[in-house]
Amino acid sequence: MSVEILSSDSDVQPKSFSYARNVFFSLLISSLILWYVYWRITRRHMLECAEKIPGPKGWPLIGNALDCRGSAHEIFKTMYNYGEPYNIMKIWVGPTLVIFIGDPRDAEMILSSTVHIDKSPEYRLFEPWLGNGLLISSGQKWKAHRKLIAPTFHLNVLKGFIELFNANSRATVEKLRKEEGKTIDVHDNMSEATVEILLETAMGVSKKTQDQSGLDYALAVMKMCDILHLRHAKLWMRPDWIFKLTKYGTAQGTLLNIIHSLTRKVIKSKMEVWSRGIRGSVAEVPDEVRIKSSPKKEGKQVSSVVGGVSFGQSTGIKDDLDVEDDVGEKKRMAFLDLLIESSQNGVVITSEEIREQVDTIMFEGHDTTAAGSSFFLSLMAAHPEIQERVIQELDEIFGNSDRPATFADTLEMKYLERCLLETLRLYPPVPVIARQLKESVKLASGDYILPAGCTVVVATIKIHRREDLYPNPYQFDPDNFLPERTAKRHYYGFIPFSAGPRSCVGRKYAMLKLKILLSTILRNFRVRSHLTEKDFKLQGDIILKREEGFPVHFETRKHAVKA
Ligand code: HEM
Repeated sequence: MSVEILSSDSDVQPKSFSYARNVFFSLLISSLILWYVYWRITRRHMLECAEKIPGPKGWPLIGNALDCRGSAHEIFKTMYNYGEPYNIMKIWVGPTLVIFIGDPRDAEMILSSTVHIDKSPEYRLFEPWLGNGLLISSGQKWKAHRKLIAPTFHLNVLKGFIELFNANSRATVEKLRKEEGKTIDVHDNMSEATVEILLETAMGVSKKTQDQSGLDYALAVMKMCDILHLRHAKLWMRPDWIFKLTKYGTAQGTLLNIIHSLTRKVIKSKMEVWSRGIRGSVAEVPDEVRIKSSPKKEGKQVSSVVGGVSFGQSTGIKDDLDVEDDVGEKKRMAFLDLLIESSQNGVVITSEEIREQVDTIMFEGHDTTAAGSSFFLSLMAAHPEIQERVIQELDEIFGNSDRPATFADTLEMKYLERCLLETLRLYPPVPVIARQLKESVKLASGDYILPAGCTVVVATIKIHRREDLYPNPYQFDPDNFLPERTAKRHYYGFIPFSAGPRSCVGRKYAMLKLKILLSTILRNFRVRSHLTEKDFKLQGDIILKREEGFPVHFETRKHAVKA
């Protein structure tokens, strides 16, 4: 009996279930069609503008979302190859129109504007990590914090960091010496060094007060970038509620704990010394790196506004870092000192905002320079004849002396500087910059309109490889940065640090630190690798990297400088 009842129930249930399912799917499909029709009608202008712009064919609703398949290197290669024949290219990522521009005249229109200043919605994914820090904030908040933070990276503040740049560069040399002869991924060493330098300079705390190494933090950041890149590439991972259900959502929670615990410790430690009346960095400066001439005297020899290209800016462009010192050396404070002082003076910045800015500077300040220095060293290894010229220049500046590098020395490193700029041209650590357009823009390069509401991507890596700007654009040629060549180029033909009101605030810091770090390494070693540039497999997981890492080995040139 019971069997009969059960069997008659199971006959009825599937029928009603399949009816309900059919109704559900019919409703879903009709709603999607209605939504699609509504979307096309309300986006008519956007669709008309997009129609004129070349780009790979996509599917209805999902657009080109399926093209972002495979490894980070494969995704980078697909996008790079799509864009190769065009100066402008569009793709659809679901309902979002993304337009890549690769002409310096168009880049100027976007980057120099004070209107097209808002970051694209893709930056939203950084929020759990960086909050509303300088990199992603907009409007009044961004303006006020930019005004506060930019002067803390003025050259007169940076000159005060030179001894610590030297001390940390020597510590890196000592670590590399232990690895001599072995093939290592030098990106790990550069990440550790750049994190520790940031802690001791901009943050003003000793790296020794941290119970985790700079490398643990840097590795957590690298994994975080992988997750963010995955969410950018895979459309279905964008909604937070889906993402949180995946293993990546759980991993992000663990990584954020590691990352935020370092920043919280940094702020706590800085507040403690601040309350004891101590200002400036508490990091130890060993006697060997003390610079005899006073920074004041050096400041007098060289203007505080040192010509654009030496500090990563195209000749002819200026930003809020290129100001003469209007407040006097004494009053300029390093980054975290100034934020704490401002918070204690009242309303300018809250504790949460300090945390967001510290997270932003810790990320932007280390990962970019770790990539830049790793590419530089790999390129030196791939071009031994160029490396010899850099070494010759360093020998002319320093002779046999183990003395630390001074600010004036960094201005003498003309050839090393050209190699560094050429590295940032061919392998810009931030390969693209994205903005959301609130108003439509008619481009300078051709009869194209970027419609309001689209995401515009300034493809720095594409601009840097244009034949009309750089003859033999794929060849590593430091002479691309000879003064006579840079003077002839479009201002926006070299923008590794972006340009305009939202340019990189760490541009001068990065150039000065990299010159001291890289010159210290090449005063001690020759760098070698079995790989050539053709073997580089690029991937753009937020910051440009190589899929295979940065394998090199070091050969000692002379005995160690005392660390
Ligand atoms: C080789 C090294 C570096 C490169 C290539 C680089 C590149 C860039 C680029 C292209 C931007 C604009 C990003 C965008 O609009 O999406 C940017 C912004 C920024 N960078 Fe850098 N950067 C470097 C080093 C640094 C350093 C050392 C710091 C801090 C110590 C720093 C702090 C920042 C900040 C805070 C922003 C946001 C500025 C704003 O929106 O107002 N960067 N950087």
